[in-house]
Amino acid sequence: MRVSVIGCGHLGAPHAAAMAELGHEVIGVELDPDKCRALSAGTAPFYEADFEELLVRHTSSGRLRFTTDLAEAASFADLHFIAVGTPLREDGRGYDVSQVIGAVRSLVPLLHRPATIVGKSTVTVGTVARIQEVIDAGAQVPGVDLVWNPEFLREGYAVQDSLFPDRIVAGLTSPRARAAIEEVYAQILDRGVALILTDPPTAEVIKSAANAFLTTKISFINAMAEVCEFVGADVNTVAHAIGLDKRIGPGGMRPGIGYGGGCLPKDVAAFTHRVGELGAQHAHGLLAAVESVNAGRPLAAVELIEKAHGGPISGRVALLGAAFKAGTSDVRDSPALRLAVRLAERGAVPVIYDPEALAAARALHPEFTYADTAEQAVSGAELVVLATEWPELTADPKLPEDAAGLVRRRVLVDVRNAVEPGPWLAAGWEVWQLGRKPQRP
Ligand SMILES: NC(=O)c1ccc[n+]([C@@H]2O[C@H](COP(=O)([O-])OP(=O)(O)OC[C@H]3O[C@@H](n4cnc5c(N)ncnc54)[C@H](O)[C@@H]3O)[C@@H](O)[C@H]2O)c1
Ligand SMILES: O=c1ccn([C@@H]2O[C@H](COP(=O)(O)OP(=O)(O)O[C@H]3O[C@H](CO)[C@@H](O)[C@H](O)[C@H]3O)[C@@H](O)[C@H]2O)c(=O)[nH]1
Repeated sequence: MRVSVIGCGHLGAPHAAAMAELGHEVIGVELDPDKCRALSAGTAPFYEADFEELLVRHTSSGRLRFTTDLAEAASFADLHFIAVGTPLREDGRGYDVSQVIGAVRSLVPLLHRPATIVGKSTVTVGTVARIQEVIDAGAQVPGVDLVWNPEFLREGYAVQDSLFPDRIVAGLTSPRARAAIEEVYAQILDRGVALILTDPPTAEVIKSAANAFLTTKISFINAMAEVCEFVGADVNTVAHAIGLDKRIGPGGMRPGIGYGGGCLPKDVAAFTHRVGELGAQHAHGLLAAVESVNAGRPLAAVELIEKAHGGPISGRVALLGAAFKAGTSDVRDSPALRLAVRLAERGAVPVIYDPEALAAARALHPEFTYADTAEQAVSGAELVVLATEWPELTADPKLPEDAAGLVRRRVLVDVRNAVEPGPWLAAGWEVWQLGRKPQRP
């Protein structure tokens, strides 16, 4: 099939490469000329496992190309994925959907034959009806269909999740749109992956509900971490034990500093606002509690750090990690950087290292000090904070020994509960984690 992907960011670019991998001829449309140039040259504008390999393969084969020109995509493709951003509005009252509405409004008059518009951006319930109105008002030809096909990929696994999704959801209203979705995802569906065909409002709610549930699980275990601190219990053991119950499951329940990133915080905030608008009081109360627990996590982390130090810190604090989670260079709404801001407000001097996200962190927070290696970051530090759970930091067998001789005091505060304390204790470190008793060598 000939497909376009409009908006080639963290979702759209890997999706475009995955569509090429599935055998389609793909054109990516990206407004940002620098990003478009990089993608055309086979260079990933951000770190994402397996993505650059796919990008190089398919830009070289000619099956994947990028343009800033929407008209070129409109005349080339029969199916158009919309993958532009839906940031939170400045006032926090729901999404700013202007990129989505704008992209569809520009695309529709350029279509001169029947086509399918497939929305992948995350929106709250009611938005697809607005987009349908834009199509109805602007279409020059009959047969321009709309499908809402929310995306569930995780950053760090974008390629894997695009090629091997758990399910595909399509909110649509016509047999022709259904045929287009079945054709574009044929290779995936042939493997038996579930296709949930439904109406557009249900597709919208499925996406919001999925992210709401993921955050509920995270906030739930973080609330249990708080309980564990009061009674001297161990939250990692609690998470492991309850996760063995098949009804609960172990996934997505790592305690720590809370959820961040370009999706979960804004998606839950927008959904909370929307359910409030709709008057769904119980849903509103539930989601507000999830957000409230998350908002409290950076302070819980600061309190743990100050407890471990014996009071506020005025010197250097090594912050290992800046990305919002391991496996990505994305620092949007990063809990690690939120923590850096809090520590700096209280007089500490954060010195930040991250294996992939240094450039993005520097661009967002030029006021902080950055280090090129973990060893450089810990040199002369009063205390070391593990702020992002990169395996190269949590499981580097040499780091505890190497860092031991460089710090002022051997105190590690792991706000992701990701470190196995053994090697650190053996190298003479105290290890502090949220919802766990401190461990001393
Ligand atoms: N990042 C994820 O893992 C993920 C996963 C699932 C869903 N989503 C959703 O997907 C959407 C995109 O998220 P993202 O993280 O990729 O955002 P992003 O900001 O990384 O990418 C959006 C891109 O769209 C481009 N753009 C905006 N308007 C355009 C237009 N009219 N034509 C062409 N390009 C245009 C921007 O320049 C930008 O590069 C959001 O709604 C998000 O909630 C993201
Ligand atoms: O047990 C966990 C799991 C995650 N997190 C944190 O939660 C945030 C989000 O993590 P994750 O869900 O892995 O990352 P995203 O790439 O943001 O993906 C989420 O957001 C996407 C955009 O909507 C969805 O498509 C995905 O299904 C959904 O997992 C990060 O800060 C993680 O550190 C935890 O604290 N504990």
